[in-house]
Amino acid sequence: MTLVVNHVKKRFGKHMAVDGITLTVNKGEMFGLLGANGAGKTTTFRMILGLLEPTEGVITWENHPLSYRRTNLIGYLPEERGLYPKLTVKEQLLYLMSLKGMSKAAILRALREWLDRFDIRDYENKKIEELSKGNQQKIQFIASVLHQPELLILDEPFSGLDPVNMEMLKEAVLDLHEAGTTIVFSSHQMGNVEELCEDLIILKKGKAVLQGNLREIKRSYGLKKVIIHSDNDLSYLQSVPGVIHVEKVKDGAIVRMEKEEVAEAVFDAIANKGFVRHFEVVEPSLHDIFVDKAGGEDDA
Ligand SMILES: Nc1ncnc2c1ncn2[C@@H]1O[C@H](COP(=O)(O)OP(=O)(O)OP(=O)(O)O)[C@@H](O)[C@H]1O
Repeated sequence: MTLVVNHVKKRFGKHMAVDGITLTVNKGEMFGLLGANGAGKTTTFRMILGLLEPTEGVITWENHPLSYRRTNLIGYLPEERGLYPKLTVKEQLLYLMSLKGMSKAAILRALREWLDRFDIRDYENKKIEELSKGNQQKIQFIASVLHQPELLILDEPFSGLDPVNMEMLKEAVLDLHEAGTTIVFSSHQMGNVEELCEDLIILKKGKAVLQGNLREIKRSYGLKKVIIHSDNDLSYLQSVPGVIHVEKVKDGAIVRMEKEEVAEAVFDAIANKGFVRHFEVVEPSLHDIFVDKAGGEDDA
């Protein structure tokens, strides 16, 4: 069972929101769809779900198009949260899950398990509007997974959560992954993406600027960094050939280089210029890669 997005475009008037992306997500995979604000992530999700028709290209799940008729296979946590404020948690979930074909008894059993897991058992009969934003988000998450979908689409699932709730949700996502759910998610928090996803795509203005296996991307990415801890002013390292940028930080500097070999020249340059407590060549973080590939003032 594979999700295939094949040369897909979406045009709104003159604006090409998604401009020819191709990706494959295999069964059981955890896939990250990344990009700056307005890059086309939500539009892509809506096309995958069959809520929007692609202008060009084809999207399939197990070789069939996804549509509302097959919606019980899909769980969706939308970016614009869509719960009815006046309904209680129980009423809301009974309504949404009955649309997916679940019996009342099965819904209540699964709902209580999830509420227990998220430490909000007492909220079953509270109105959505009475819940804090974070707890509303937990309910929205439950609404996307209660029916045990094969394909789970999570649009910014971690936004607005405190660290404890974020960990709770992350663990739930990891458990669903272990149970074999295919998960596609977007996040602006690169740390979460690094922890969770295996493959990813970075969109910029609707186009893929980077895609593939996260570990391979990090290993092969040209951008390397040296972290130096020293009390000396290290700004002179900017003049070493191959150095892109020297960022002054609390304990010293972070030097970004074109390639790993430049580290030797950086090391030579600081030798005999005073005491250095720490010198370490590190792989770029996903944050560094994202800023390098998806950054730029015209992305907003
Ligand atoms: N229904 C619509 N009509 C017209 N333009 C739209 C519509 N939906 C999205 N767009 C435009 O398409 C582009 C992509 O939007 P989209 O919501 O997919 O971005 P995103 O990557 O999800 O952004 P964010 O991180 O801010 O949620 C934006 O320029 C947006 O203004």
